[in-house]
Amino acid sequence: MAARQGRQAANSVDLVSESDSEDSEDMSGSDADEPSWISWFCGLRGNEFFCEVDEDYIEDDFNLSGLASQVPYYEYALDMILDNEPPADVMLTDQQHEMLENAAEMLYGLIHARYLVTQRGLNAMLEKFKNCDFGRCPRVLCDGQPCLPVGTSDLPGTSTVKIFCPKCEDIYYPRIDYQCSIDGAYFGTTFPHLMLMTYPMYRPPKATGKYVPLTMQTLNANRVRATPAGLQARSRARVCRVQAAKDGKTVVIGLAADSGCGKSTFMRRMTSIFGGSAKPPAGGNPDSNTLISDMTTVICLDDYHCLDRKGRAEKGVTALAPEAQNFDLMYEQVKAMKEGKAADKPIYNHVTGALDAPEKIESPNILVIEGLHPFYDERVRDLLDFKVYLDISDEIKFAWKIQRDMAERGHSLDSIKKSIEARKPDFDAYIDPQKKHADMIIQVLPTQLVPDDEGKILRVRLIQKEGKKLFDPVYLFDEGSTISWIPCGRKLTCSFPGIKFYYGPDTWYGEDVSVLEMDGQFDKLEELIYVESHLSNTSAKFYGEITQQMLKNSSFPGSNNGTGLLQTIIGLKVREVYERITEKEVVPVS
Ligand SMILES: Nc1ncnc2c1ncn2[C@@H]1O[C@H](COP(=O)(O)OP(=O)(O)OP(=O)(O)O)[C@@H](O)[C@H]1O
Ligand SMILES: O=C(CO)[C@H](O)[C@H](O)COP(=O)(O)O
Repeated sequence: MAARQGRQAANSVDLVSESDSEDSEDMSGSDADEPSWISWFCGLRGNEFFCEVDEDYIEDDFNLSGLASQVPYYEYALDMILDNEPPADVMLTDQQHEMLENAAEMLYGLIHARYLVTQRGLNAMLEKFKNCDFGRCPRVLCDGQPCLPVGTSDLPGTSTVKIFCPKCEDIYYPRIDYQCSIDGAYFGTTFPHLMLMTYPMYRPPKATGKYVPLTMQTLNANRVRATPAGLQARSRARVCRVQAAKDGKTVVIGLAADSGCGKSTFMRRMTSIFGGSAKPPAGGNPDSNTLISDMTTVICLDDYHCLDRKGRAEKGVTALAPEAQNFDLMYEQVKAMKEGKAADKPIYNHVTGALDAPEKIESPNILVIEGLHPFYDERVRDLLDFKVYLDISDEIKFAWKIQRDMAERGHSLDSIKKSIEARKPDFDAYIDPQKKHADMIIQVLPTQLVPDDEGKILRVRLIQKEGKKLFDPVYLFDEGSTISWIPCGRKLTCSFPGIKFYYGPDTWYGEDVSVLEMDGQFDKLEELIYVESHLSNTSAKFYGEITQQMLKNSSFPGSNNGTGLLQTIIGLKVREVYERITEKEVVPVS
């Protein structure tokens, strides 16, 4: 306000002294250093929501049609906004000047509302949005989503400006008092919606989380009775939300896939969502297959081979055959860890092909069992809270195996082919059928965009079971619809043969599923934010979390195609499953 009075005083002096040529000259000297009226006005405290309207827009009469009848002293107000000298014979009192100033503010506001919905106006407001100049959503579950100003009426003098949150799609009073008295008509009722339609990449996924009062939550779940003991338990539950250490339920995740199908890569993406690095048990067997991080312990089910390499050769069975696994021990130990107990788990040594002395595994917050048979034995399957299957087509499996086993393990092409062929009957009999039990399946197929014998371009599908309590399936644009989407090449750069998304309902072994598919690959990882902005129910905790995770793990295989994207989404689903079961909140890591 001080600045405004300062300028008002300067203008008054200017007008009153217009007959005094000396003073006039002095003032014109100081005018040169003064900001324009528009800059001055937009720089006032409380006027942070306004952008600077281009003078040439205001100078075009067409843009101002109809405003003359709405604003008093219209011509003078317009001159004031454009810093035009008033006619020489005009003398205004302070009171008149004040009225003129108010008229100029009103006129500017009404022009501003029109300017905002032009391309230049939208660009100017986008910059302010990116700067969070309009404040953030006060709703906790919106995670500080930047807001946009909106009016609830286009008629001046009806209501003050509000802020619109694109995530929860609700409106709020601005946080700063000065901003609460600005007329909402100066921003209009359609501006934020037009802006988000024009720049869809800034449209965050809709808020899906709903705050549930803890008492109702526990009563509804019928877990805690309304007794003094129950109340104590509830207050303990509240404390749990901020504790990281293991003190409650262990959530068990199963990941099934054939060897060389990207389990390790998937694990690294998933554990990175929970933070910390995953390492083998400290001071233990250097050939351990276990990986432990702050929140997760990943055990490899190869450790439950009851026949070692020699034993399998003697019996003439592959490592995929059920008789080569100790399912009783697998069940007992997974059950024990789920119940919070430690287990002395055997180690299958891939270097020697023999079973080594067991290692002690403490019960973690999240236990992941990965390998060939996590859903094969019904008892083990029933212990799993979330089941993921990596379904890699033969062509792609072959391409990946050749790449790894030839380059990293020194195998010949012929031996790789023989090994794949030898495993195929048992894979088809025992491993592949498990995929019907999975909650989410990542299918990796050759592209349909162009012929590609080398399996370089992937068509990756995320098949998600519908109607599960512990997670909500991710969707593109509109849940339940069938959508084929080729993203705008300016917003998602990709070389030939481009990129195509699909989303729609389907069935999987008789159960309802929805499928999200990405065929092709993109060139610039950071542009994935554009795709992210079109996905909903991703379980991300803030807008951009998927892109951030992908950038963080950009060196992992599949970072430029659907495998990386969809694996990252499953990682977020694992976090959601964990939070829903334990009622603890996992703080996102960057
Ligand atoms: N998304 C991907 N895109 C391209 N190549 C991949 C992808 N995922 C994995 N690969 C290739 O497959 C190889 C095996 O991946 P990874 O080690 O993650 O599989 P795995 O299932 O853990 O294997 P194993 O069980 O044999 O240890 C990698 O070295 C890489 O060459
Ligand atoms: O399928 C496998 C792992 O998923 C392995 O082939 C199995 O564990 C046997 O290991 P190795 O070949 O080192 O004896």
